Amino acid sequence: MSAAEVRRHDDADVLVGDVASALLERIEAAQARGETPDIGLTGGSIAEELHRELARRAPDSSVDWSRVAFWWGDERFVAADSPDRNAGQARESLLDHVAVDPARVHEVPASDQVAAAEEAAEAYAAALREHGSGTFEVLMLGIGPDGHCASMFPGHPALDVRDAVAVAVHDSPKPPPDRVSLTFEAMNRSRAVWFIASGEGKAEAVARALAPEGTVAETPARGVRGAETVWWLDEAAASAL
Ligand SMILES: O=C1O[C@H](COP(=O)(O)O)[C@@H](O)[C@H](O)[C@H]1O
Repeated sequence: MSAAEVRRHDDADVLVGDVASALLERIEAAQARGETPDIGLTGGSIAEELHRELARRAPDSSVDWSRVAFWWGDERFVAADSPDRNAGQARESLLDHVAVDPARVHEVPASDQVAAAEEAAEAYAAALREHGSGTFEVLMLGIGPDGHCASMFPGHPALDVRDAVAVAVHDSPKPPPDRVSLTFEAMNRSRAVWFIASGEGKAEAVARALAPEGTVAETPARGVRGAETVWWLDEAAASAL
């Protein structure tokens, strides 16, 4: 595992463009090796911009979208048609615009499909065990102003869950309160973890995540490391480094 790398960009547009290029290249390279890469998507504001950029560039790329497996680092436990679903956002902005194989789009079950977030977490973990390659080629994550990533919130019991792939999260400080998150163990099984952050509101959390001292309990993003870890930042998000 190497030290985290920081890539700074002038603004959000340049940031999104660079992440989109890098992701497309990474998927193309994996497919050229004969793999069907597991890609972990994130929710949040900058992710939506990224998804739109990927959809815009898709026709000019040589990615075979039917040979990409899509997963999520976390999901809000709400109804399938809720605008709060990370999967719904990704479908609208990307997945509905490229020729994915529906069998390779692995959504976390919604609150009108299973009885409880625990059941959704178990089903999602089972799907990852059965259909995943064991390693995310790229797992993309946002970071909240409080330092949360996926649905791992500061001081929350989910941070301590071991020997599990996914965990139910209740009483999330950010609405909606019920969620499902990959555990640190599952997230850390990644060739590349890419944190993507834009805006001054993220600056302090980014600085805490990258500081030499600090705890995962205070800043959960500190707990995620891939074989390669990259922080993709715009200048505003990098301003407290
Ligand atoms: O609730 C969530 O928040 C984080 C960060 O979102 P942002 O809008 O502050 O960038 C996101 O990464 C996560 O997937 C989502 O469920």
